[in-house]
Amino acid sequence: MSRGPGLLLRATLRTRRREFVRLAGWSLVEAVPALLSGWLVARAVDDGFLAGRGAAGFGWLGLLACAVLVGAWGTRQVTLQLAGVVEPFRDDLVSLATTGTLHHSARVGQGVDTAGVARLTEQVEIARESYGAVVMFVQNFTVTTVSVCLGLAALDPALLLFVVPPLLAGLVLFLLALRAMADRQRAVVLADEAIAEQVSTVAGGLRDVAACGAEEAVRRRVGARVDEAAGAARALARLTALRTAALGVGGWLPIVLILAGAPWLVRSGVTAGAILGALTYVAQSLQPALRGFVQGLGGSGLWLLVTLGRILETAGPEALGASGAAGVSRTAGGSGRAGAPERDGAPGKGGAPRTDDLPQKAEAPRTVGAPQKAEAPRTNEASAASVAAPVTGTATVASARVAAPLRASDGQAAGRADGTPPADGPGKPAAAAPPRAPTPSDAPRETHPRDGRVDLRGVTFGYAPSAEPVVRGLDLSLASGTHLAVVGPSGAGKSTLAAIVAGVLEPQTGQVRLGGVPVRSLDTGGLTRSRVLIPQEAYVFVGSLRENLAYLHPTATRPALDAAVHAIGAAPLVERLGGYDAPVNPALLSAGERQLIALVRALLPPAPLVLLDEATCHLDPGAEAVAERAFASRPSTLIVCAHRISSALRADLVLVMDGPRCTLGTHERLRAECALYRDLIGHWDQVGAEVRR
Ligand SMILES: Nc1ncnc2c1ncn2[C@@H]1O[C@H](COP(=O)(O)OP(=O)(O)OP(=O)(O)O)[C@@H](O)[C@H]1O
Repeated sequence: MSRGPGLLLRATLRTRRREFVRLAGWSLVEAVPALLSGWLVARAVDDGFLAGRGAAGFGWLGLLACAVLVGAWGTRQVTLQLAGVVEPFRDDLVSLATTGTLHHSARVGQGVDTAGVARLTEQVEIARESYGAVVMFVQNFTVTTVSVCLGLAALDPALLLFVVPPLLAGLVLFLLALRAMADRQRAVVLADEAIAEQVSTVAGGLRDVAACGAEEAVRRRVGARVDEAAGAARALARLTALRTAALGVGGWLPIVLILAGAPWLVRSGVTAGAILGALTYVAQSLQPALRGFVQGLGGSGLWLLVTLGRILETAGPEALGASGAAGVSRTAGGSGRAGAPERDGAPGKGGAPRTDDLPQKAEAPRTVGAPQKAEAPRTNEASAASVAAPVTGTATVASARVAAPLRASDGQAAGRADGTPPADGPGKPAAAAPPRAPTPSDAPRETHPRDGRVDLRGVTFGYAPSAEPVVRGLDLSLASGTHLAVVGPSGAGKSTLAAIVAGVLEPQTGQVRLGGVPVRSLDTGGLTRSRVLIPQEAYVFVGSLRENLAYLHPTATRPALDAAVHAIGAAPLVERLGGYDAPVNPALLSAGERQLIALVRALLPPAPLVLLDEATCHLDPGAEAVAERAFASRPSTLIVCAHRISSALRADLVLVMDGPRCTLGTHERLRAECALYRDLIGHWDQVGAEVRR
């Protein structure tokens, strides 16, 4: 637990001293029954009922009733005074949260994260309620304990021996457990936040989940978060046993001790009324106050600490340093959140990825701020290497290694070959944005594939355990920069394979590596920076054309946009729509136009792997060739689920899928040796001829 919440609370106590003194004053009134109850009961017993003077006994009890009425009035006043303490605290927190967010937005030069502010203000409300409860419980326990001790001393100081030691022991036990409980509570809060993030991401992308058949993968991912939350809650629950033990020692043990020690007390001259009074003090005042203290501090107190910690973390150091409105924040600024992780553009939740970092669509890699690694230099030897695997018409496993085709004439590739960044354009690494600090949930994950190399080892995938696998035992190695066409009859598994390689679907057995990194080990940010998957269905949203085109690369410059638009062949469309600032209505666009927009969008970020899953099917062959060449001219690995022979002809390698059987080779080799491939070519030729007619 950071020091921030403690400092903030201490600063609050200092700045609101007058309100606290007033509250303490009314607490004394509220504590009148606690102070007098045992003593009045002792008088009623000793001087009244046991002395044979029933009326006097009732008289003492009447006084006790009056004391209770006075206490009730005190409680009313305490509640009113509490608002004077809690509401300014809430205002300070709101100022702190909004100021921090505004300063952060101003510093990173992005719009204000209103969702982040809303999340913070929700946490402020939790902190406010918890704070009020903690103040109530603590002041009530303090005043009650002092009152009970005074009352016991008034009855007989010996009685203190039976009450104070177990009370202190219970308190020590509880305070020792409190720190561990705070850590567990924090884990519960973080786990809840992670579930909320995941669920909101999934809810926003349900269409894509269904389209990609990723239900099982999503179920597993969300299920893992739920399991984490359940584990954290169980760990917290185990510790609450200590809380109960503390209550038993501090609240019940004194009663047992007084009863057990009654003979000794009587021998020492303590009256029966005093013993009964002591029991009244403990049972009626001390025990409820201790229960409130233990349960309040162990519940609301933990929420307060954890929520304050989260507010301070997410509001950022700017909030502590700059919130002029927050009187407390200036004092608490010394806590310095300098080491707290900063998140891109908005205050997020520590340890959990921001929802808006996650891909909203299957094709959507967010590349903001993604530091891209320069590709390894390519050599002529590499380019001279050829397909190593023999074509095996019946083999269920295809395995081949191809070298990266050399694109020496390509300015971008040449730029990368010597390690320098290429010129501005589609292949340019993302403009340097502040790197995201590692978060706990990121820690064990690798986020930087070295390049666009793709390795599949023994990959088997079926949509259900009992279903026939769509892909079975597939081995495939593609050197970075390879252009692969995947062909096969409808339903052969091309889209499924693309989703597996993209890390959307998890194979039942085997592993997929991208740039040397298991694709499933990549966190969402790493995954979206590493590959672009464009499905057949192109998403275009209502907004400006620029917003649509730069959706995956919002910092793209105008020259980069122009270059991508020209490379894809979308310039006439941009002109027809009225330029980058023109509004776009998806309903008024043809399927081909929507695909052009999606293709430009995918070309802008410099992902090392691009998967086009029939993403050009609505373009005519000429436009498709232009678009595919735009991707092929980048150093990225390109995998195209082809639906035309021309696509396969342009590729370095072709993978023929025939159910779970796959065959890999060059176009020439497959035409010579693979009957299915020849059938496909024949089918494509026939379709092409019909279209031409
Ligand atoms: N979400 C899903 N749930 C269950 N089965 C699915 C799902 N998606 C695809 N399949 C099945 O998996 C097999 C492979 O489908 P896939 O879409 O990968 O083939 P494809 O080669 O891309 O087909 P097409 O060329 O028609 O797009 C098919 O039998 C299909 O019915």
